[in-house]
Amino acid sequence: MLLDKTVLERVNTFQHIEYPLEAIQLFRNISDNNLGVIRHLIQDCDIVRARAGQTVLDASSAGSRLYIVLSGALGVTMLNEDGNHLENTITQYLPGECVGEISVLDEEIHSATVSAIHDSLLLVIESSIVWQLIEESNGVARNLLQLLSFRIRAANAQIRSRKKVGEFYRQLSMVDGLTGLHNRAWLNQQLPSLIQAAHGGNQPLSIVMVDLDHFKRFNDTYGHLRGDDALQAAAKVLNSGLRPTDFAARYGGEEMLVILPETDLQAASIVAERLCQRLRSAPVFTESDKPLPHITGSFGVATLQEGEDFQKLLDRADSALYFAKQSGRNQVACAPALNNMN
Ligand SMILES: Nc1nc2c(ncn2[C@@H]2O[C@H](COP(=O)(O)OP(=O)(O)OP(=O)(O)O)[C@@H](O)[C@H]2O)c(=O)[nH]1
Repeated sequence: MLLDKTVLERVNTFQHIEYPLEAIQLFRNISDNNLGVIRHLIQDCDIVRARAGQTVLDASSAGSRLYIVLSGALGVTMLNEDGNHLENTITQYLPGECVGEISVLDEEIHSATVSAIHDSLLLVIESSIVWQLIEESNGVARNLLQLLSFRIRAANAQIRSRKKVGEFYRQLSMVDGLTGLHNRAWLNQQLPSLIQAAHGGNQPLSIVMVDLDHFKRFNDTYGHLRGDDALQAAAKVLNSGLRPTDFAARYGGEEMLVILPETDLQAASIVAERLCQRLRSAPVFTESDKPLPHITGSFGVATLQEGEDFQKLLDRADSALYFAKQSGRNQVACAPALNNMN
């Protein structure tokens, strides 16, 4: 016979089973007198059996019962922020613990799906009885408050860790997988802000556009994988030759961009010359550590002009790079300041 995932089998009422009330979290540290009142209130409450995999509480359904695990274990599946998809969490409810209390108290829908991890016996307390328990026993009210505080802390911790994971993935999406440099998405987001900050603070800012020379030939001769090695070697040269306040990003296929805040044209051209020299002498290692021929790059430097935007600055660096290529590659060219241009 197929198991009905929603209907839990009723096996008894609480008065017919031997279960110590003190083993139930909600009824801990309560005087004997009061325990008698509690036992009386819940004596007719159902005991149901949830088979492994069976749903006990359905996310998005209204809740009017509290479930106390007497044996077995329940597991919770939280709703994602979009309210549609489910993701597994590791939260488990073990004997003595209860689920469903928040929806009983606020009469809102459940925010999670709870299912049986193993075959479980559960005590079902209808919401009207829960309220009577609260009225009759300060101890139950206190235990419930403690439980809610615990739930709030656990939920906050989960939100914090999700935020951290979210930030991790956000950062990851801003990094180029091959070179480890910032990627184009990062550049599109950050360069305009850096430019705005430079204009606002009346500070110089320079960029250096770098393009590897005859890279197609390198790929064609040694293969695309060796080309990737060469790109990684070039990225390492850029990264290791900069100040902590500078940035290097992969702009396109074999094109990279260096951003030098608080750096004028003269200082930027010195940085570019240094990078150009280091690149031409950097070894390109393959996995077998057999060195490949050195690669070279052409460098175009441009310094931010008054009122200039992100695109115009990039265009001028690109023109300087083109000039470096036309002049024989493996060298640096600087874009003249705008008032020096025709
Ligand atoms: N191995 C590898 N090659 C890439 C990657 N991205 C782009 N390339 C290659 O880079 C080469 C760029 O070639 P071109 O634009 O013709 O320029 P070039 O051969 O470097 O010549 P110049 O720039 O004029 O010196 C192409 O062959 C691309 O396939 C990459 O991620 N890995």
